Amino acid sequence: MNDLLQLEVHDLEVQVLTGIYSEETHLPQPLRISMTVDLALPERFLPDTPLSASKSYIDLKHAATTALPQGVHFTLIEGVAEHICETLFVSDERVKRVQVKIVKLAISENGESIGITLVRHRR
Ligand SMILES: Nc1nc2c(c(=O)[nH]1)N=C([C@H](O)[C@@H](O)CO)CN2
Repeated sequence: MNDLLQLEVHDLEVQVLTGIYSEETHLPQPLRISMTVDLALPERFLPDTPLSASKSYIDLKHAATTALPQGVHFTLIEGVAEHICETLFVSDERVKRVQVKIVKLAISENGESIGITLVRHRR
């Protein structure tokens, strides 16, 4: 089995303009976004290995917050997940796979989590 480094950010709460129904098209609503990124590995991580040998997990946070376009309405949360994947693939050749989980917080009635997980591999 191949060795693997997974960068992870979980449970980011982000306001995004998304939704199918008319009442959802005007105001951003809260999404809970989690990401796992599979990254190509160097031979070894040593005590003095610099960050450039890996990738900052802060880049994942950026992809799901500041890199999302303001004022664009995403009909589906799948579109939000796709934008996040694309940001991460374009930013770094070493990103091989991105998994994005999005929970739409506003539609929960009794604490349940409703949403999607999108997995994309670099093509
Ligand atoms: N797979 C999806 N299903 C649904 C979505 C979505 O974005 N992806 N969105 C909705 C509505 O916007 C809903 O959340 C409003 O209550 C329904 N299904």
